[in-house]
Amino acid sequence: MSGKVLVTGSTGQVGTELIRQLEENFSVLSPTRTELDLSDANAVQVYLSKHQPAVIFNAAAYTAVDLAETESLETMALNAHLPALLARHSAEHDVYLLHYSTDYVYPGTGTEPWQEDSSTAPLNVYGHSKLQGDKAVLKECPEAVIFRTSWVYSTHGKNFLNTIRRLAKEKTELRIVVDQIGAPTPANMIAAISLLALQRYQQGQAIKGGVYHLAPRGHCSWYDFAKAIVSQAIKQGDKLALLPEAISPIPSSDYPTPAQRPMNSRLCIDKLENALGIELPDWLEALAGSASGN
Ligand SMILES: NC(=O)C1=CN([C@@H]2O[C@H](COP(=O)(O)OP(=O)(O)OC[C@H]3O[C@@H](n4cnc5c(N)ncnc54)[C@H](OP(=O)(O)O)[C@@H]3O)[C@@H](O)[C@H]2O)C=CC1
Ligand SMILES: Cc1cn([C@H]2C[C@H](O)[C@@H](COP(=O)(O)OP(=O)(O)O[C@H]3O[C@@H](C)C(=O)[C@@H](O)[C@H]3O)O2)c(=O)[nH]c1=O
Ligand SMILES: [Mg+2]
Repeated sequence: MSGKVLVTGSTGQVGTELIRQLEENFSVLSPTRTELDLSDANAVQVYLSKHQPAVIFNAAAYTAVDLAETESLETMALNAHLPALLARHSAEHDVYLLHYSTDYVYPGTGTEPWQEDSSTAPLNVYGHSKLQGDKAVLKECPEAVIFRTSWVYSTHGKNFLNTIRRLAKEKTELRIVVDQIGAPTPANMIAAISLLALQRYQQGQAIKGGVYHLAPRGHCSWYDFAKAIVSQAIKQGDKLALLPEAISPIPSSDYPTPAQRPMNSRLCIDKLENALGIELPDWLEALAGSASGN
């Protein structure tokens, strides 16, 4: 492809993996925060006019869920206004736009997996801002693809996997919520699926614009995920202060946080698997694979 690919959020979990996987075959634009403040709409417009990307992967976001409760202006700028601006530009300039969203747009009721057309009802500011972003993207640019994912982790960056690995070296006991369920998704899997979608687009076989859930098969609680992370660290020979048996399951009510989290974050992934003709791995298989550096 002759055109350039813009990756926003280039230092983030998904951005880092996108760049790693794109670099070999594409000319990638990956501005950092000091090069381009994405909360500055004017600066973003100028950047787009100057560099004219043919593809945009919008992996930038305000992802500090608890801080978002009090930093709503910055949260809205990144999660709602930026996607709207990128989508408007993409529609006007025939740019292929891939955007990322979250399980936190759903209300978390029940235990059944959410469908892409299930009713949304975010419980916190982060979720509200992301939903507003999704709606703006689809309104401004119906051909855009939104991957709605959950519980993203990577060996790089701030995430639950790295937090638990660190705590397991420092603490002899951990208390982890057991009543919030979902599927932990490796950032490298999100990047690989994004590249596949781009490839299909280039082949004239683009998947239809709209929302697609993107997560591994199956589900677990944060407590199950923490146990799996610790077991894996032990297998890899890490020296830990914590034994897997010293992780206790607790209800969310025993772990108060500024932002409320949804209890049920299960995402049905059939739409994406059918559209791309793929089968995604189970969450535990994905964890094993991502640790070996795939
Ligand atoms: N993390 C998760 O668990 C989940 C994430 N998602 C979604 O997936 C996408 C990717 O998330 P993830 O990779 O985890 O995000 P990260 O928090 O790892 O990365 C966010 C990126 O956005 C950049 N950024 C934030 N504000 C600005 C700004 N004002 N100017 C320039 N850059 C800025 C950050 O830069 P800097 O490094 O300088 O701060 C960083 O590169 C997002 O849309 C997110 O909502 C969906 C479900 C779960
Ligand atoms: C560190 C820790 C966390 N927890 C709980 C808090 C929370 O309910 C859960 C996960 O903690 P986190 O801080 O990683 O949660 P959080 O930052 O809310 O994770 C979310 O981030 C955003 C960006 C998303 O889009 C979501 O998909 C989701 O990944 O574990 C414990 O119960 N005990 C602990 O010791
Ligand atoms: Mg977090």
